[in-house]
Amino acid sequence: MAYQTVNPYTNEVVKEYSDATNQQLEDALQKGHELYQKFKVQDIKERAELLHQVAAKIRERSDELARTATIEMGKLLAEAEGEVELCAIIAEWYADNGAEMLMPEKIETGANGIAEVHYQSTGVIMMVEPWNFPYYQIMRVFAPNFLVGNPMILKHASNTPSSAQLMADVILEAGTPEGSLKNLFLNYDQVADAIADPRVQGAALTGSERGGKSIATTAGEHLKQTTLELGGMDPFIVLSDANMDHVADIAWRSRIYNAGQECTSSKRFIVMEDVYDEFIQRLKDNFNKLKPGDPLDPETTLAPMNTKEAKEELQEQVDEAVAAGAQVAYGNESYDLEGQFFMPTILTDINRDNPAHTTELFGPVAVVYKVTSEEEAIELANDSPYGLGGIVFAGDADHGAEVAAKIETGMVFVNNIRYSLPELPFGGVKRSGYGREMSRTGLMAFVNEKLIIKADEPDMENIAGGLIATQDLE
Ligand SMILES: O=CCCCC(=O)O
Repeated sequence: MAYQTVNPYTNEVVKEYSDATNQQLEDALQKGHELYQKFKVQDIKERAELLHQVAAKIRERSDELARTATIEMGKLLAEAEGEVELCAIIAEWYADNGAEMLMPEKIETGANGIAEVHYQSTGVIMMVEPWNFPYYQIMRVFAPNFLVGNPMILKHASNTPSSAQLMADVILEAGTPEGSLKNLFLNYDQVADAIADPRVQGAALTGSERGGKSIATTAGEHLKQTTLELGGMDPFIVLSDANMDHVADIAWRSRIYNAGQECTSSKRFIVMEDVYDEFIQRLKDNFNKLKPGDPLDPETTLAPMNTKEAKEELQEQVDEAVAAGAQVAYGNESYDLEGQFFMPTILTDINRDNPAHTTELFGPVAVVYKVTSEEEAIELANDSPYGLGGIVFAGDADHGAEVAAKIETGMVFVNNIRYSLPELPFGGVKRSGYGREMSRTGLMAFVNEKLIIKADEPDMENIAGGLIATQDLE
């Protein structure tokens, strides 16, 4: 069975799930398509009200949701609770603001008549989501698309089936019509079949570059729209005049949150030479205070990684980096613990031909660079195949924002930790993918922006130019 819940703290197999059949997929496609026909003519306010109910149901069942995610993929319980609450906030934000954003918009035009853009649903959307934020990743796509009127089929990661099913159940119990979000334990061939199906109009993926390529290739073949949220090697730039207390407080959090398994983790710290030694020392001190343990225990501050395979892969990457000349400033030792813990590690002296310079390290490993000028910091930040997020710490926030403007990523935070809220667009450039989730942009990802121009009668005199037959017939 491909889909399993294995607790990465105890290594116990908690639950196994049967793979979805092709018939189940067909039923979901048909149900979704029929629901789309209903959504098309339904008042959007009804779905906004249902999204409020989804938020309420998530809060009602928040303890169960949080514990399930922690047991299944290892994140600290407090982090799981935060993720669950963010899901409720996202559902509420679209419920409160989305209907207004989807109202028809008038366009000023010289055309004869009144021109409007109407925002309409397009059909079933295939959603492929990862294990690292097993609920929030669903909600980022579900809330806007449900409001728009696009039913969804979910394929979640093979190691977070319990979380996926629980969120789908909660959404259904909140009163949404069956088929609004159908979770299925699909394989990749079935996902490709779904994308190819004429009832499906788009695919949203958060995940690996490999997954992104595969989804985009299939979608391209069938001319379906996609959004891709892929990896990141986010830079964290520390300028000489930065407040080092703030830097020290944010740096460890930006790397260790979710056991470092976040596309927007700060993975490359780019530090001016005059504050470099202090930066390294304070990062070491903070890493040294982290306590590995049961992620359900509130005293634990370092969570296990999500699987044995993930931990082994990260260890291989660190070994390769060291073999290519990286210095270990801290960590890279084993804990005498059964769970999939990886000791927080600091790597320095990374040359540009070191694999760690261009490969995402998806776990608690910080790569730290020393630079001698702001220009070098910006050049290094941009010397990456990825372009997702970033952080700049500067004495002057306006100057920090000028630096931020020069960084080739989709999001940069100045003098702050990076965070996600429904009103803020989320997404990247380069190999981090394309499209945006959340915000108004996320709401519009899979809508038909339909132009309707109404006139009482044709008025050939008032068309100044354009692609029309102007000749008169005898
Ligand atoms: O791993 C990527 C998920 C995005 C988490 C975030 O919003 O920062």
